[in-house]
Amino acid sequence: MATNGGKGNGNGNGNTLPKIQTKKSDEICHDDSAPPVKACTLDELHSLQKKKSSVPTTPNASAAAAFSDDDRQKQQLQSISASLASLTRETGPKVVKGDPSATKKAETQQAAAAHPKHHSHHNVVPTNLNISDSALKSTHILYNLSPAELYEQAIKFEKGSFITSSGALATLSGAKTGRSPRDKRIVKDETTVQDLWWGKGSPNIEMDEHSFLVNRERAVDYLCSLEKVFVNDQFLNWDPKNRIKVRIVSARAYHSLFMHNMCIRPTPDELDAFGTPDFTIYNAGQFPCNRYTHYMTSSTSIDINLSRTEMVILGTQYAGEMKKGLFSLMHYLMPKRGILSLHSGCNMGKDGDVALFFGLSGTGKTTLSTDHNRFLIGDDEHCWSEDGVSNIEGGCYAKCIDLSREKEPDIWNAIKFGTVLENVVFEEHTREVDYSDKSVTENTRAAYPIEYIPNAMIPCVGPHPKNVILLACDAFGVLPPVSRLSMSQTMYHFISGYTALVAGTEDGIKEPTATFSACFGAAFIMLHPTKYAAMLAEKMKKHGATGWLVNTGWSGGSYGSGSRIKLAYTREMINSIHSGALLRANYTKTDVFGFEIPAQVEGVPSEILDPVNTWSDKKAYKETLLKLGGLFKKNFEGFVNYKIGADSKLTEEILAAGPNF
Ligand SMILES: Nc1ncnc2c1ncn2[C@@H]1O[C@H](COP(=O)(O)OP(=O)(O)OP(=O)(O)O)[C@@H](O)[C@H]1O
Ligand SMILES: O=C([O-])CC(=O)C(=O)O
Ligand SMILES: [Ca+2]
Ligand SMILES: [Mn+2]
Repeated sequence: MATNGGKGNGNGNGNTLPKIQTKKSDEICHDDSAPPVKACTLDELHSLQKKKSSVPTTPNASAAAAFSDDDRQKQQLQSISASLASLTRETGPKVVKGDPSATKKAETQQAAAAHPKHHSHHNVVPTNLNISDSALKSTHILYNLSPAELYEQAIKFEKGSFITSSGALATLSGAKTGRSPRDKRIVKDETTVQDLWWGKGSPNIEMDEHSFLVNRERAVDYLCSLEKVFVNDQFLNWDPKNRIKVRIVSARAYHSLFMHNMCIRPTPDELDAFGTPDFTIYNAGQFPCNRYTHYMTSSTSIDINLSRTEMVILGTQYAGEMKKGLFSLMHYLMPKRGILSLHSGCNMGKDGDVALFFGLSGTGKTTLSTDHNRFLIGDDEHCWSEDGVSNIEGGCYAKCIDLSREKEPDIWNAIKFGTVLENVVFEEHTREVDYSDKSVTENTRAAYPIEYIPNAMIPCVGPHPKNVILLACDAFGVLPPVSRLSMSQTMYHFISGYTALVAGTEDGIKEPTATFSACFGAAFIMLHPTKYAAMLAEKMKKHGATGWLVNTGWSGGSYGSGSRIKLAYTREMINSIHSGALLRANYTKTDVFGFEIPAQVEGVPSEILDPVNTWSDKKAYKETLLKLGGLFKKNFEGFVNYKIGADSKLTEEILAAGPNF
């Protein structure tokens, strides 16, 4: 037992702690296995931790380039300052690169060491005209940050940001958890009054140039009033000939990471050569619009000005507005070049057979284009040009409600570090996400880069489609699970753009509502639907594509009595389309809609192929079928006076391809 020295805690009862024995000074044990750190202070130690990056926050000039790093930086900051310029004060804000907390220290160090000549900010674009207080203030620019940097920004500064157990960034989109189509405005000017589809049925609600500028100024002033803003310079469209350069200015790390994932990410060299963007988004979503401004009917406004190539977002933080705003832009720009823009998923088999998946929200574009046996070209937005198909985006935006690892393994596994998880609920401690929880919204979403899907096709392009699959989630339960369509039927159903939704209220309304959305994306189209339909018909004919209608909705009765068709069965039907097996099946024609339905599909019980077999109440089936047929007819009345394509023959054929009774 150790003895106590002069001082100690000994109480003499034998329970004292043993005295610590130290070795004699010459025997002191050093842990010499590693050399000492090359730093004398903590600051120095921390500065060693981060290696100077060549991308993307401090873009590097390539060796051959004529500009020095400094010139290039300055040019880039000038371009960003110009983007953020007030149109009335005609001067951009002072912009400083980097995080406000980090730059102060960095600048002092730089001034003291690397650039002793520079007594002011090294990377500030100054404005000479300090005529207003706002011109005295500088705005920090967080330029093309990496996912890791954006995670840190989100977690430090944005309430509701958390890392989930799989490494995704969980965020809240605020009061809006979906798009606000009634708050979308398009500037009507000399060009767009001619070019665009206006009036009844059109998604394009007009606003004048002046009101746009009022909102733009509001957004820009809001953004410049912040200590820092995020700027993303990225691309749309994997077709190199038709690539569009976009700049997204936003106030939240969530928005920057979302767009990092959803747009095409430039390489360091591409970023160096970026220059001036073709289109700019000002996302001031936390800040409302001013309801005294003409055309404003709520505190939310999403405004597109095609002539100025700008979009302004006020009063909604739902990130999908940016994604779909850019899609609207493509629906304008691409058809002008003879390229068809499509609200569709797209994948390709090992033999190069490409399939398009059209469908309204929730019908299965993302789910069914993400197929372990095929290459994913994209899940939502594509172009069909003379060269084939190309994805517009660099990422996917999957619905997460009731997501299961077993049924959708690829999407499940894509929800990892870098992925933005919107509005999901997770267990407080373990951060395990409960995908069945609708407490925040039913529209929970994951946004991830397309390469998170193992068999993504990079670059995301492919040859001309062989199959065009129209998806409908028919909650009435009367459309066959799969039917082969004639060309005119394909056009009829493309223009109709049908799905049925079930309004989910707390009391549980059982009645499905038919939704018709022209071209399976009326909210995003800019021209009259018949323009896109004519292009689709022309391309399908030219390249010999076959049209199909797949009902991913109800079977055995309407919503409430029947049940949703098993995803596994839908996948089998889609497999038979891809393989060509379904082309060789025996078909019978249905009443009312005149669909051709196969007698057999491998892996699917034959009795479900004709919906009448699955309904016990045959009378109810027939009534529901006629009811839906009537809704189709009524919807199509809006299109009967339009000519589709050059010859009226196609128009007549399409009209005749609808339900007949
Ligand atoms: N038979 C089925 N076929 C397809 N999807 C099904 C089926 N049964 C259930 N589902 C579910 O329906 C949902 C389809 O949503 P998905 O994300 O694929 O829609 P989307 O067409 O991509 O819509 P959006 O354009 O809004 O992204 C998924 O949650 C999927 O799990
Ligand atoms: O844009 C969104 O919010 C989701 C989507 O893909 C769609 O609605 O088609
Ligand atoms: Ca989708
Ligand atoms: Mn979509």
